[in-house]
Amino acid sequence: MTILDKITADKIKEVALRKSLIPVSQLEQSVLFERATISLAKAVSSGSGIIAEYKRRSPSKSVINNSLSVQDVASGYEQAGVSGMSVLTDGKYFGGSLDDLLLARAAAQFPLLRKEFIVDEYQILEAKAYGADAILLIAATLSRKQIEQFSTFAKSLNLDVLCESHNEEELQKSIMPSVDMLGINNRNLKTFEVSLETSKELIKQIPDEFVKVSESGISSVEAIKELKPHGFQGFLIGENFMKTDNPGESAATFIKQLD
Ligand SMILES: O=P(O)(O)OC[C@@H](O)[C@@H](O)c1c[nH]c2ccccc12
Repeated sequence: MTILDKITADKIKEVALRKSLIPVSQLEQSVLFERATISLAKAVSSGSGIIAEYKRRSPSKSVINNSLSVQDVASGYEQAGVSGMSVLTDGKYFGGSLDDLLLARAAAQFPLLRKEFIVDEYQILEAKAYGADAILLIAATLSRKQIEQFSTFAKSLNLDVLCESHNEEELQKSIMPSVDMLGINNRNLKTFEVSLETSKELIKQIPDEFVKVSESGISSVEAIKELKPHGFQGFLIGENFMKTDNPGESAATFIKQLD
């Protein structure tokens, strides 16, 4: 059993309990449910392209940063000029929560991505109710049919969809009109190995109309300069900012060096 299988199995149990605790009708009554969302895909293609992540820990690195409030990080990232922020909401493996999403929403206006292992439409309703503008779908854990169902449902709630793949097969099953952004994860979620070559190879198979995002293991401005000519508009960066004492300031310095 890979770590991804384990996370998914845990997630299915977790979502069943969540559903029993908070009914859909209650999620739909959140004031945030009526909020006009902001397109992450548009922000990425018209701005710096940096999607900065709030990540306390991960299965590959254990603790990254446990001492920073999500509100401070969100406003720091916003001031730095990132295009959006990714908020990990998984508790068991990443130390996040839906409250982190809500607190980021309270602190900033820019687009927020709910970074989660989505296995059920219910989590997409949660994303909307807690202030997200976009959701992540991970092709490694979903069938083409599920990607279609979840992305169509997200679009009906005016949420953008980033669909992530790590190999050719995953990418091929993610290409459909209800997906806005195709992400290439440089980290193999099965082995944790990271290589930017994954992005450079797989982007060749992405049709023009999609916003293309390179994810994980981006630790320098040079990496962005290397990836851009291949056609990437978006860059998802977590650890490189989160391992510092001031992720907002780190993002600001990073973005200044881009042009
Ligand atoms: O911290 P990094 O190497 O910059 O990576 C960020 C992000 O890409 C990574 O956290 C991520 C990409 N896809 C995911 C899916 C689930 C959890 C986490 C992820």
